[in-house]
Amino acid sequence: MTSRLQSARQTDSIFRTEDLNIYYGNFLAVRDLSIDIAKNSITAFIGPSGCGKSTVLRCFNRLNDLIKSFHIEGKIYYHDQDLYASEVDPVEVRRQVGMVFQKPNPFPKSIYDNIAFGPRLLGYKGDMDELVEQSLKQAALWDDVKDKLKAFGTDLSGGQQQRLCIARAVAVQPDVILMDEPCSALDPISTLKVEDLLQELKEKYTILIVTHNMQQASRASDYTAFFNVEANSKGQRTGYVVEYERTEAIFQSPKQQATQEYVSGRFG
Ligand SMILES: Nc1ncnc2c1ncn2[C@@H]1O[C@H](COP(=O)(O)OP(=O)(O)OP(=O)(O)O)[C@@H](O)[C@H]1O
Repeated sequence: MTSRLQSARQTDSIFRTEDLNIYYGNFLAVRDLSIDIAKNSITAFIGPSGCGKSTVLRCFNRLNDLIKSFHIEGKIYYHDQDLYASEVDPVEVRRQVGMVFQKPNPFPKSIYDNIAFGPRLLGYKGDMDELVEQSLKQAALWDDVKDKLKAFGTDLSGGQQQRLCIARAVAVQPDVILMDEPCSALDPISTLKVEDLLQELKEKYTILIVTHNMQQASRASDYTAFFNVEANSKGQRTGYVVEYERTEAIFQSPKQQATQEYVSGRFG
C-alpha cells in the first residue's frame, strides 16, 4: 500500500481513495492515488495536460462509468461507503455529487425550468418557486434574473449561464459539487464572481475543482493536489499525484521541485 498523501485531516474527509489505478482499456491513465478529500472545503486539482485531473474528478460521481473501456483498481470511499460497490446506484451518486462543466451547458429551456428540471425529475414535493429562488440566490444569480425567469437560460451571458449551471447543480441538494475548469470560458470579472461564489458554497457543499489557472487555485482553494505525468517503457503517459497539501503550502513552500517549477510557471 502506498502512503497516504494527506494524513492530517482523515477524520473530516468525505472521499478517500486507496491505491487507486484508473484505466481506459489497457491504458493506465492514473496510478497509485491515495488521497483524502476534506469536507466543506475546496480542493483544486492542477497539473499539465493529460495528467488525469478530469479522469480522477469524474471518478467521484461515477461519470466515467459511461465510458466502456473505463475501469479501476483500488477503492474510492464516499462517507466510508465503497463508491464502486455493486449495490451502489450511479444515478443516485450523481444526484449527491453534482457536476459543473467547462463550457456552460444550460438546457434550452427557461431559467426557471433549468432549475426546476432536476427536482421535478426527483419528484420534489416542496414549493418549487421557493426552491428556484433559493438555488438562484445560492449561485449569486437571483438579482440578475428575478424579473425574467421565463427567459431562456441560453440567452444569458456566459458568466451568468455558468452561474445558472451552478444553481441547477445546487437545486437537487447535492453533497458535493465537482467543477471541471468551470471558468475557462469566462471573462475575468465573471471568473472572480464564480470564485467568490465558491467561498460561499463551501459552507454547505464540498467542492472539487480542476483548473489550469494557478491564480485561481491559489486564490480559491483550501487544498491543492499537483498532478504530473510520466511515460513508462511502453510510452504510455500515466498521471500521478506529486504533492497534495494545503494550498498555501503548495504555492509558498512546495516540497517537490516539480511542484515548485509548475506553480511558478517554469514547467508544463
Ligand atoms: N474516454 C477516454 N478514453 C481513452 N482515454 C482517455 C479518455 N479520456 C481521457 N483519456 C486519456 O486519459 C489521460 C488523462 O486525461 P484527462 O482528460 O483526465 O487529463 P487532464 O489532466 O484532465 O487533461 P487536460 O488538462 O488537458 O484537460 C489522457 O492521456 C487522455 O488521453
